[in-house]
Amino acid sequence: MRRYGKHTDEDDVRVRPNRKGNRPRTNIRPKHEDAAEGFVLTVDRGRITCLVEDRTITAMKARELGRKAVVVGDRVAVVGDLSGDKDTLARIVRVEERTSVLRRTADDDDPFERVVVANADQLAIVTALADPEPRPRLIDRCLVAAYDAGLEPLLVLTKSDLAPAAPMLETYAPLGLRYVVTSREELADGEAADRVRERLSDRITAFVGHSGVGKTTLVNALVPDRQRATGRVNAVTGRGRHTTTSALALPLPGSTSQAGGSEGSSGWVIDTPGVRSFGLNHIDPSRVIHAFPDLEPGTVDCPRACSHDEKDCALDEWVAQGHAEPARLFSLRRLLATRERREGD
Ligand SMILES: Nc1nc2c(ncn2[C@@H]2O[C@H](COP(=O)(O)OP(=O)(O)OP(=O)(O)O)[C@@H](O)[C@H]2O)c(=O)[nH]1
Ligand SMILES: [Zn+2]
Repeated sequence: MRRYGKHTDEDDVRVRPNRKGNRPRTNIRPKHEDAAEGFVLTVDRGRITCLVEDRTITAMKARELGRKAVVVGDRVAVVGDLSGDKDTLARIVRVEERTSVLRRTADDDDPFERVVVANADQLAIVTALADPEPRPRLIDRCLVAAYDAGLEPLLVLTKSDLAPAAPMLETYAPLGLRYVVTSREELADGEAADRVRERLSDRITAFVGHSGVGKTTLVNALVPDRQRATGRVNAVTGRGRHTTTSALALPLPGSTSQAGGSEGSSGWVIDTPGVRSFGLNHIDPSRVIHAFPDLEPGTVDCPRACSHDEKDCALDEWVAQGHAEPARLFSLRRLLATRERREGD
């Protein structure tokens, strides 16, 4: 079988355009019952860094896993040398069933969508209110990907010192999205991190956002010892800094202001430098409408198999009657079109 060499850090599972459900199946049967449990922090050219108890270890895929990829967020069974000592290498013998998968889109030289983050339960969509300008099309793509994967979206609007958040919040209000707004000042005094952190506790949150929106600034504020966390990873991978395009899982420091100053991680931030865009090809168009609860009831009067972008679509009337904002219908239609890639995605 052909391998798709460049992307060995990602999932080799082939995704068929939606049959039923979208979870890649695993054929791997439980064995190695005595293996330790690991949590994958990052993957770098086949070297998998995982957390086993409180140790960061390096592992490789066992042969028996075949083409099954191991990705950030995976829960795995690990055997071999689990000391985490320098130059030791453990083996991953099993990937536990994933509760969710985020895929990146296929691209020209790689026709398959691949899993980039497993087991996240929240998708933080980081968008600047200005500089760079918000990109609603991108936000909508992220929303669809989140809903489809079963992740709860969290809209993080940064740079409110440069532009007001109200217009964006108004636009997305019909979706009932959870959101946080941050500014430069609030970043400096810790308010921004506190507010975002509240939404992250006890969850695995994948952070996405295009270049310049302030994602790195925010993640650094959330995980002040990121240096230490990545330092530990680097000590294991032997690289100077985190250079891979793989996502990176960072432990969220436990809240010290609440719950009696509990220590330790109370959630994970998954930074995703490499996720350029989400794969939406596998999404059934009829499921896209679920991301628009303000519009969905209006589709009952649509013709059969309505594309929601045709003359007889009932949604125009629905909007004309004032049940939803025209911007949302526009957005939905744009969304349905986002399954076909366009320049700038
Ligand atoms: N005015 C203002 N600037 C901000 C804010 N947050 C971040 N920035 C600035 O925005 C620029 C981009 O921030 P980054 O954190 O590097 O953005 P990023 O999304 O990680 O972008 P890449 O590193 O390119 O992926 C930096 O100059 C930050 O100082 C904010 O709340 N307000
Ligand atoms: Zn319709």
